[in-house]
Amino acid sequence: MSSENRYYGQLPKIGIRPAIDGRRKGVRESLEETTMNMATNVAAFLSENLRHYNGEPVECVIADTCIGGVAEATQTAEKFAREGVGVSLTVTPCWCYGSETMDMDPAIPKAVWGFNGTNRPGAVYLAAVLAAHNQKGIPAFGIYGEDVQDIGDPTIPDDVQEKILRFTKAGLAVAMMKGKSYLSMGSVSMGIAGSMVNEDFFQDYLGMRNEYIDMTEYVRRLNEEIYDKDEFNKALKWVKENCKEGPDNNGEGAKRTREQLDQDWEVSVKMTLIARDLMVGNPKLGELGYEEEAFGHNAIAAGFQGQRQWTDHFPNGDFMEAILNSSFDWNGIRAPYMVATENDSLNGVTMLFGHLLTNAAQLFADVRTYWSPDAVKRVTGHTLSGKAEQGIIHLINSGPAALDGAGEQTKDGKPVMKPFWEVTDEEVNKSLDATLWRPASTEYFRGGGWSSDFLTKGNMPVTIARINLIKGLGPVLQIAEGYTVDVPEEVHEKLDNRTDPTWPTTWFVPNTTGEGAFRDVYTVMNSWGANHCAMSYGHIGADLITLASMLRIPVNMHNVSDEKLFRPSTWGMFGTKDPEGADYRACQNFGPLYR
Ligand SMILES: C[C@H](O)[C@@H](O)[C@@H](O)C(=O)CO
Ligand SMILES: [Mn+2]
Repeated sequence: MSSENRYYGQLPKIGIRPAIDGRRKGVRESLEETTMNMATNVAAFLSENLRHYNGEPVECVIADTCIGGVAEATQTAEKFAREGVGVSLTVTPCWCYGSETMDMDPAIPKAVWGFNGTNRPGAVYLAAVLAAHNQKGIPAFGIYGEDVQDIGDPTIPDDVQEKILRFTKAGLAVAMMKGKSYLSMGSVSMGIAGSMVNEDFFQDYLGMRNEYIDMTEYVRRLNEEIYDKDEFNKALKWVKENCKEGPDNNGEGAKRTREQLDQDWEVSVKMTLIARDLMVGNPKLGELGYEEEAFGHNAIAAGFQGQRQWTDHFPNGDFMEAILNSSFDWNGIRAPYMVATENDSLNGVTMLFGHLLTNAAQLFADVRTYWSPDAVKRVTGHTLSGKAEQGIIHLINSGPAALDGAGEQTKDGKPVMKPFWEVTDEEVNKSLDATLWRPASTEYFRGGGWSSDFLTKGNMPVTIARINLIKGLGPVLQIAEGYTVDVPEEVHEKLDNRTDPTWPTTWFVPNTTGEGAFRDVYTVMNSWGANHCAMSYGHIGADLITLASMLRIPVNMHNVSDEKLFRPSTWGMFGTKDPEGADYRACQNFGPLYR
């Protein structure tokens, strides 16, 4: 792991609440050990299976005693507050007193695992406490294993494990965002609505702050050399040795001179240091006499406007965005930073969701073109087949696609995008080898720059997602699980050359269902709510849905099967036949988490 200076404050912990039947002289005593064991088992399971974005194992805090009534509930709440608990999980094998033992903090995501046993029945408590949560308007997730277990059985059944992990991962994402910043570097890019940063959304739905800098801050830091010069020299050397230049696609007369190109490299590298320092600070700046700058903006995500006021004059942000979003740089392998291009804050937040749920790098892309089988045939003579047979979607954008997106990391021989601590040096080298850095198209980017160009390997299970803001309704989330696909090289070349071939391409095919927005590939494209999407490795639609429900963001389209939907129990009270409609009603009823 590399040395880095990122510190967002204390990492949120998971609080485990063993609830118990408070009756002494027999009942409570007979259950104490079993109940506390349930808590310690769950804590061990979570710490073994969950890690934070920086690779640290997730810490659990267990209540000092079992919770038999309101006094112990309060002591536990106090302990959790002291310890920085951000997610609450109540576990119990027995009947307990619903409203007397429940966790009442409305801002902390919460779940109850009611052991499916018969002796001292857990499920009646689960039902009773969920009824109290529903009646009091403090949504909680209910976890009830499908198969009866014997009292004292320490195993956590698979179905329970899946739900506990889905809940805690999403809950930790909620807790991790809270109090952090989105740093807007510049303002609105080319009229893109996502870069009109909406403070109410960040504050009310995510519990986040908005920080802003004008892009002139980059000019100041460039001109006054407000960055770590040793690191700059190291970075530039690394770039010279590892970043392969690709062909210049600009016409004669539009090409930048070699001198300009070299200068563009230097500015691009400095911009990368500057953006990172702006986001998370850098103690080195303090040593240079810039104590204020050394702090940074506590930004867990950021966006760079770039186009056009910056890029019409200075090198574009492609290198900066691509490297920050990747799981490595000249300092080694490290957690990616979430940086949205065009300051599309809504895509930045979607990337943040994906990152906090998977700990892996994310791809930011334009959802640029739907290529129907007929159109591909007409243009290339090729008949699309296999997963691509219904057509393909061209995800492509300048810069911000993480180099992890080349698909050069593997697991069991298959391309994947992994959390940084699983990434190897060899995989870093392969990703760098698979990426060409191409002189930016000067038609678009008058100030030059270097664009990353790679082609994502096929057959990766991926999920694309996007938050959109709807006036009168608020945010909505759209999700499409699918696969990256390979197309024959000459077909890719032909299609890529019709747009900007200096940018990274991912050919994406959503899983279609024949219904609604997922009728076919074309309809998915046609239903996309904006020009961008964020792509995560893996089929994480169910995790995103759970997270969205915690934040009260309704999901307007997804292709996750019904049995994987996991939302607070009260969602079912808004209707069970049509979970999508119920989601809208529940989100509207409860309103944003922090308002
Ligand atoms: C160069 C162009 O302006 C692109 O940056 C543009 O097509 C977009 O990416 C729009 O999101
Ligand atoms: Mn774009």
